[in-house]
Amino acid sequence: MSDVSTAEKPALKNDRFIRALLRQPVDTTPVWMMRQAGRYLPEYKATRSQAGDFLSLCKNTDLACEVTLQPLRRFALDAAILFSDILTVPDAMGLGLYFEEGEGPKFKKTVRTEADIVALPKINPNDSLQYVMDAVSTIRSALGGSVPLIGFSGSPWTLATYMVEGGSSREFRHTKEMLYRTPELLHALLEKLAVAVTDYLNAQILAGAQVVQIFDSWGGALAHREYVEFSLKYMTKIISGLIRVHEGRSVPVIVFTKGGGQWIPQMIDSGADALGLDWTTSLADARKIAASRVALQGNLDPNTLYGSPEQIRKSVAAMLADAYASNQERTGYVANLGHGITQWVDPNHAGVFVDAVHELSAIYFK
Ligand SMILES: Cc1c2[nH]c(c1CCC(=O)O)Cc1[nH]c(c(CCC(=O)O)c1C)Cc1[nH]c(c(CCC(=O)O)c1C)Cc1[nH]c(c(C)c1CCC(=O)O)C2
Repeated sequence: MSDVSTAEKPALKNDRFIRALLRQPVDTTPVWMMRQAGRYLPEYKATRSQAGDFLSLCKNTDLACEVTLQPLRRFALDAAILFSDILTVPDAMGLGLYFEEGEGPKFKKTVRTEADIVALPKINPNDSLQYVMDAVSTIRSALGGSVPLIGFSGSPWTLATYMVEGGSSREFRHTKEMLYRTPELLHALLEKLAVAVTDYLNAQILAGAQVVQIFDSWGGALAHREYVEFSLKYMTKIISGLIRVHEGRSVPVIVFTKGGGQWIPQMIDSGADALGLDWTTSLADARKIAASRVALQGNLDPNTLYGSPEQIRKSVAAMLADAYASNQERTGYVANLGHGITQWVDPNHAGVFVDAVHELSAIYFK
């Protein structure tokens, strides 16, 4: 295990992100961006070509650490996120992940039959995914306590869609076929994934991740009953098995179901500390529903960053007004985009977004 004793780890200098997730008092609104390390940064593209390709970059400890830190050098972000991918887990299960230029992720093998599911090995994260743990501990040391490090995983449902389809999908034809024709098979797959994700996230926490986020990127593709049965249930199970205190500090858990804004009451029952929301949900309405039971994270449309700096600032001001409209406690909120930043965003506009959050939220912290 790559657990390093607390004594070797410097105290956190900026903990407002963790404090907001735990609904403790903060001095200003914390902010980070999903996919903050990525192709919109020229320095990312340079490091990726040095590594060869995206997967080699994920597997190269020093270069994965380098790209994690790149956005933090440019912007006043309140958190770092491990540079990796959600599909490392099915890759470790032997499905053979590869990326075809411009086509997104693909697997050499798909998982569609009972035999396919039975054949999936139980993973040991400190074996086949040790490169991720090495990245976590290296990044954690490199951060030197400047900001917290977020670890992450895909949700069982989201991972299952990639494994069953063999890559990205719009229709989820094969996964939904399995769901409606042979639900017991899909449950068997989700069950295996829930165990793998629990072990994977716990290994990241032991290696130094201070917050974890579960990306349920395709939860919103499910019908409302099926969302609870095939996605939320397994995330709830994972959360109940996570290490919640490490190095003497709470390790908050964020659940991000893209397209899940209508399920806030159900998501609260998952035991997550915070819910990530996409831009289709009003933060003001979400706060009324969530009251003070859970923190919220989000939710600017990432495409807002195509607008002018003035337009970005206006959108941030409106988002903050929504976030704090019925929130007199002035905590329990983390600013973010509603999904990952795209490769076509001008990096300066990402900077405008980050600065606008800190600057324009000042009126709420007088
Ligand atoms: C669905 C999903 C994946 N990966 C991820 C999700 C869930 C989040 C979401 O909903 O967007 C999660 C992810 N992927 C990546 C991160 C890094 C951390 C961060 O900065 O947020 C995180 C948190 C890096 C990446 N993951 C990927 C890239 C781009 C690859 C490159 O550099 O060419 C990055 C920076 C590749 C990837 N990996 C995946 C896709 C669909 C793609 C995109 C393919 C494309 O756009 O061409 C699977």
